[in-house]
Amino acid sequence: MPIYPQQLVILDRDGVINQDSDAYIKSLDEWIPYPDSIDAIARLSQSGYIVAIATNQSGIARGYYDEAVLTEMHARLTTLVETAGGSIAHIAYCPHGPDDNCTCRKPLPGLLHDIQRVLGLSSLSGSWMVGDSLRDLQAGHACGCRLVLVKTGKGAQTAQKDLGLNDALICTNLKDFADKLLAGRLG
Ligand SMILES: O=P(O)(O)OC[C@@H](O)[C@H]1O[C@@H](OP(=O)(O)O)[C@@H](O)[C@@H](O)[C@@H]1O
Ligand SMILES: [Mg+2]
Ligand SMILES: [Zn+2]
Repeated sequence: MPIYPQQLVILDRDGVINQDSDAYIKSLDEWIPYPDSIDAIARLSQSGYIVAIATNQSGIARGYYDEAVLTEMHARLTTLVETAGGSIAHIAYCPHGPDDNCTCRKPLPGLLHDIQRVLGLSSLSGSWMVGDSLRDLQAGHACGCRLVLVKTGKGAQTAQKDLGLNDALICTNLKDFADKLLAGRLG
């Protein structure tokens, strides 16, 4: 079954799906999903949307945790979503630090291109990118995504800035985004 770009919802992780911390999310115990985020992802999946995740994880390069711990977090996330009746199509992460000159650290679009490749899409134009930081929106903008800033995590601070991306929609949280999208209120 072909996937259309408009069906794809790309989510930032920390500050959108789960609580964020300026001290990084360094262990499975620190990975705490927001109360309604798992259900929001499941409802999007059940309604025919394809959900993927694009997350910077510089804590790995900084030595705060390793890829095994990250895999545990993502196994927990996937299990919770599947138990709620949904699915996550792909989790793309950047393990690099700011000085590693990689091509995948947001605001660069490398993680989104990875998702595009894995899902066999020719374009991400019209896909949704939901984040709490400007760099999430910048990565989405580079791919022609429709941009949504949620006010959880760093989102309230981000909303105070001049985003320079005047087409970004603002939602209270991931639940609010899912509610509005599924109600046909986001166009
Ligand atoms: O929001 P996503 O992309 O899912 O993940 C963000 C995290 O990897 C961490 O990203 C760091 O930014 P630096 O990588 O140090 O610039 C800081 O903002 C941390 O507070 C945050 O937990
Ligand atoms: Mg974030
Ligand atoms: Zn990278």
